[in-house]
Amino acid sequence: MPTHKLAPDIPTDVLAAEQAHLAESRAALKAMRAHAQSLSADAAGDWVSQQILQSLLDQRVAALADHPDTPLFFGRLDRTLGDDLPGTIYVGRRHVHDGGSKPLVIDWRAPVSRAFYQASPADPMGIVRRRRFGYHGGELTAFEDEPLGEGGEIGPSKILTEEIERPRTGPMRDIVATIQPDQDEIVRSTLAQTVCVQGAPGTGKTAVGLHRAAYLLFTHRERLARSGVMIVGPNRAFLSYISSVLPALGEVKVDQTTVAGLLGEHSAPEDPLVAAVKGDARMAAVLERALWMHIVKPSEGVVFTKGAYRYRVADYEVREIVASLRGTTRYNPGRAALAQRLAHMVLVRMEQRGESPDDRVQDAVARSKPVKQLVDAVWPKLTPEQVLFRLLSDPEFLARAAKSDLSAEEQETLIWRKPYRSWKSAKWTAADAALLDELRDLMERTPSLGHLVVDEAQDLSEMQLRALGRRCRNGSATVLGDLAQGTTPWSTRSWESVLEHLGQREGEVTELTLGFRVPREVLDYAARLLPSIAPDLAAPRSLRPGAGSLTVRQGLAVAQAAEEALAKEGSIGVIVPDALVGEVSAALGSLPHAVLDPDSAEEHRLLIVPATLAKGLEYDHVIVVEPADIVSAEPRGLARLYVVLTRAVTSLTVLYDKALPAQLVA
Ligand SMILES: Nc1ncnc2c1ncn2[C@@H]1O[C@H](COP(=O)(O)OP(=O)(O)OP(=O)(O)O)[C@@H](O)[C@H]1O
Repeated sequence: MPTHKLAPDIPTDVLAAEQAHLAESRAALKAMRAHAQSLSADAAGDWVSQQILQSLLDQRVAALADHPDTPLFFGRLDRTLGDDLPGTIYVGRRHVHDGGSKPLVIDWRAPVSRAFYQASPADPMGIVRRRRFGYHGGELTAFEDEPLGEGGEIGPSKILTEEIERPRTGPMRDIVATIQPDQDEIVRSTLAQTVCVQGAPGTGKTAVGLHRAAYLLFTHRERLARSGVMIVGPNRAFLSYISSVLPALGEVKVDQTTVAGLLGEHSAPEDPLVAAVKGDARMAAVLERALWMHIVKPSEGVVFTKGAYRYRVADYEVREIVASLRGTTRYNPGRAALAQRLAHMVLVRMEQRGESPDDRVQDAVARSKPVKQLVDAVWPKLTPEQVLFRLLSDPEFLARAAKSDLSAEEQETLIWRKPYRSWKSAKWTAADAALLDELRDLMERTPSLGHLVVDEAQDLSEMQLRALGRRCRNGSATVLGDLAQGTTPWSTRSWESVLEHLGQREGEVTELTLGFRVPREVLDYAARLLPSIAPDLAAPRSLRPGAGSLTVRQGLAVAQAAEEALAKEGSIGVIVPDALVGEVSAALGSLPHAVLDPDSAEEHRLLIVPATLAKGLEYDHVIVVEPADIVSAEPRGLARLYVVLTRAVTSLTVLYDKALPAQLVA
């Protein structure tokens, strides 16, 4: 571990005063925690309330934990505003106050902390001086001042640059100390606002999405505790990589999942051409028709017998009820309503005969055999799987449901080549999962969350977007992605279209343009692919100069490249065509390594990463093996290569045997 030196120009008495404030804040946090621990849930009346209160208290205690390796505050603002707050405030990961409620540290998400991220000499926001702190472990070791009240320019921050340049190890970490002004704008946009962020690799989209979730939870705690916030990422490896960011920010109650986790883990293989038709939003109308086509025109009435009396609802009356319900309700509530309406008619007949039946009688009639039989015949009980099974196995049914929405050729594409025996034995694909979800929603309303963060959204099909849109239809979304990194058969070419299918047309599209991950030389190299994969996007810019960060070598000397990387600091990802994982693992021989496994907690400095799992991840040193095979493995192989080439924080080594793609040989 390199020793951390104090910059020579730091006045030690000022530093000592700041260290004392840190010590005082730590002691105050400890006291807050001890107080929370001393509270008892016994006061709550009943057992259930006690359990709820205890769980809240436990959460509070956990949130007040001091992490000795993370600074309690990372910034200080000297203010001229004459409000209730002290003239000097410290900005950190959570509020800390002394016994008398004087704030010692203010949460980075509080409105007053905004100036830490946004104030500039041009707009000082009432701040005369911004101080950034440097840390080593949990110890405060340096600071840097930016005078804001004097106009003029302020130079680049050394502490900020060092933080950004720090080698990566382990999972993703939070960026609260160094959020940039354009990122902060996105993080702090209002809950009602759906935001869609286009950004080149490493511009901080994922980081911004996670911080926005934390910000919204802080600002709308009660509301979002009820409705919920969810993060949707591309795969489990990615989720495991980002999993500690929100807990580090004190937010432990956010679900983090994949589209498959949300819609169903169906993964039968499928021809991309079929998947592309299934992913098209036109399928929504086809599914809707397919479902409602199951309703049969009533040809008989119903007779309910009670004692010596028979009560009759005529066939034309049943037809009227069905017609009035169709189109005004979802399928399952419609079924229930039909039974109730029939029962109500029977009730009216009973009353006409001088009886006085109550609601319980209506319920009993609705559940009676003749009514149930009629409902089952006219408005049959269905599962989404039954409907989709019929649609994909019966060409005539599909043609009627598709009308002119799908061409004859598209319909032929959809029909299973080898039909399954029944809906129970059918093997569903990832594309089917979105269709089943659409049907489920046509049957029963999907509950909406308060906010949804969707990462790598460029990869989602229109039908998947509709499925996610349902889950934030009464809320809002943060949509993150890069049009150049689209690798699925249905990857989008426009964010407006994504927002439309998500049902968030009012969403605002914005762009992040400055890269924090990939060194300039590497980014320029990868950007040679851009004219072929996303010609409308401007070439990305990088904050990191990284001269000498790129090596392109003929021959697949993976072990040698890995040994070179092991001699340096930081994590190493050997990104390989999926088919070469075994071969490369053998080539690494006795070098300790592992193949990326999202379910394993084991940490390895040297990881083999299948190319299709690399999305969203990053490593200090990346070794890419045989780009030609990465490209030829899939229809959007060039975009996959772009993703793979942009995972490096410090160095990229490209090893090839087969000719490199022409675009790279500039
Ligand atoms: N303001 C910042 N300060 C420090 N580090 C940052 C900042 N913004 C982003 N980073 C770091 O840059 C790296 C890339 O960020 P992130 O993964 O969020 O980018 P991305 O745009 O989602 O990339 P990709 O498109 O490749 O998935 C991460 O290590 C992140 O912590």
